[in-house]
Amino acid sequence: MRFLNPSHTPAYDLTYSDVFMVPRRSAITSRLSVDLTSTDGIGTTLPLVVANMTAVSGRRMAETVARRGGIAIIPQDIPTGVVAETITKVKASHIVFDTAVTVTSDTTVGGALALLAKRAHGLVVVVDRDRPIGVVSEFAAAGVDRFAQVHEVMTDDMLVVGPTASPEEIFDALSVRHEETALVVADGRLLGVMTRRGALRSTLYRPALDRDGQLMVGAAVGINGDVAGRAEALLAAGIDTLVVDTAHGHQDKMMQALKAVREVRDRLAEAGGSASRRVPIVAGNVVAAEGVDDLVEAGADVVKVGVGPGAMCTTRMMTGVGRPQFSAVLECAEAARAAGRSVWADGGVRYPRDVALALAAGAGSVMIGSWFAGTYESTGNLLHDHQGRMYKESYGMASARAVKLRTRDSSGFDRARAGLFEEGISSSRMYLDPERPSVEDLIDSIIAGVRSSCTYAGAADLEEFHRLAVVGVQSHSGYDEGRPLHASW
Ligand SMILES: NC(=O)C1=CN([C@@H]2O[C@H](COP(=O)(O)OP(=O)(O)OC[C@H]3O[C@@H](n4cnc5c(N)ncnc54)[C@H](OP(=O)(O)O)[C@@H]3O)[C@@H](O)[C@H]2O)C=CC1
Ligand SMILES: Nc1nc2c(ncn2[C@@H]2O[C@H](COP(=O)(O)O)[C@@H](O)[C@H]2O)c(=O)[nH]1
Repeated sequence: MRFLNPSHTPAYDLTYSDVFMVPRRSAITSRLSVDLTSTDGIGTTLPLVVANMTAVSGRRMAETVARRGGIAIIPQDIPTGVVAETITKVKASHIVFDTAVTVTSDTTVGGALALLAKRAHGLVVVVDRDRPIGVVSEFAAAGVDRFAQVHEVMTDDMLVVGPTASPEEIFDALSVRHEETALVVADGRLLGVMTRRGALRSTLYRPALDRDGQLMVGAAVGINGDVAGRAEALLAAGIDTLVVDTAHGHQDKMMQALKAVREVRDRLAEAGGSASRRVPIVAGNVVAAEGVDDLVEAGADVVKVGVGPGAMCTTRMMTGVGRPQFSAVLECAEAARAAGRSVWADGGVRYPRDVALALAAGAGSVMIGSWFAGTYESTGNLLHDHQGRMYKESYGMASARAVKLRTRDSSGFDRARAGLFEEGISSSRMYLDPERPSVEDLIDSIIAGVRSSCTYAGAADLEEFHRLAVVGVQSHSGYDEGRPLHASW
């Protein structure tokens, strides 16, 4: 990446909003021909990571995002046994078809409707053991008593396809029926569901797969407690990436934790067996080259970059500490590259352009939390405000609420005292965009933007994108000029 006017580049650090990219002559003829495989060595086919935040990243998020090529990180606050169960379920998920929401025929209509919002495909499948016997949609249940049972409202007139049906066949068959979702059935057993849009997506994305051909998923450890023990359990459970995560990653305790984790990873890899893969270790957060150098020295394969840009973050206001994210990513990516490693740009992403700019600055992948909190697939329950708008509750991992959960085994006094050191928001509403309520809708829009950015830069892949990108610095009004107007002025 180079700056458009190096002699005019300001002495101060830059946020994503401070910069823009200039189009260059390009030989790329289609946005579809751009390869978005991440350059971080993790093995994902898209450069997107779901942040290890409890209100964001769980099983549904993990399998949905991996099916499209990214990876989700299960947070450090989730008990190890629960993480292991989550990993087993993600690995058991179909790599192409979405997991169906299922109920039995005696479930109440209210119970079925409550489950509808868990996934984006708009159907609950009624099963007798594994055999689908009908479907219920919100439309079919409209006006029906919530205490009625689903067999009273379900229909068995649904499109059923076999597992070998092509996405195009499924799309066409659904279009003819004016329906959105097909059931995929093999030997009478429900394998999953595919929507019209899912059929399109399965031709645009490649799933992120481990060496056994199963969906990838990562998990995090903090730097306190039995770090090596948790790392060993997570590796044994089959995670594909291990994230060692703390607010201030450039500290001695992090170096000790990282060394301990690396020893466990290497010991298991050498011992063979199910945990024999040398799983990449990600560590952070830092914002300067010295931090990258020390984390790489202590064993990090990827360094996580970002102090204070996150939407749930109060660190900069509480402490004055942090660094504008574009400059942090640029400097850290250069240092990591010099050491043969990579960085994840963590936090502060609000638009597809921010993802593109992080990749242009040299990030291997971009980590997103709060933006994905407002989707069907995030962990929280779907709520409605007094105007009927859908939202999910989210909170920061350094908020008093998160600290209270994380220190659940400590004394009441210690918990209360730890809660005084909050650096995050304890409760926020992340509204679902009615036009894009699913994480897959958001990924579509991010990836459309990033593909297009690459072609404007003349880049066929992300390595080239970083090499070719030309970045300028803009004023507030420069940024403002680029914002669309949804109503006349
Ligand atoms: N990217 C960002 O800007 C930030 C991210 N976070 C996220 O919040 C989550 C919780 O992080 P964290 O607060 O580290 O977890 P913990 O509350 O578990 O703290 C971990 C340990 O680090 C110590 N600690 C906390 N902050 C600092 C600091 N600034 N300097 C030195 N030691 C410190 C704590 O000790 P003691 O409490 O005794 O000081 C504790 O022993 C993580 O997911 C993290 O990524 C948090 C803040 C900033
Ligand atoms: N200072 C804090 N940072 C936090 C907290 N919770 C999470 N985070 C960081 O934000 C990113 C995600 O950023 P987003 O803009 O996409 O939401 C996450 O990965 C953490 O590094 C917090 O409580 N305080």
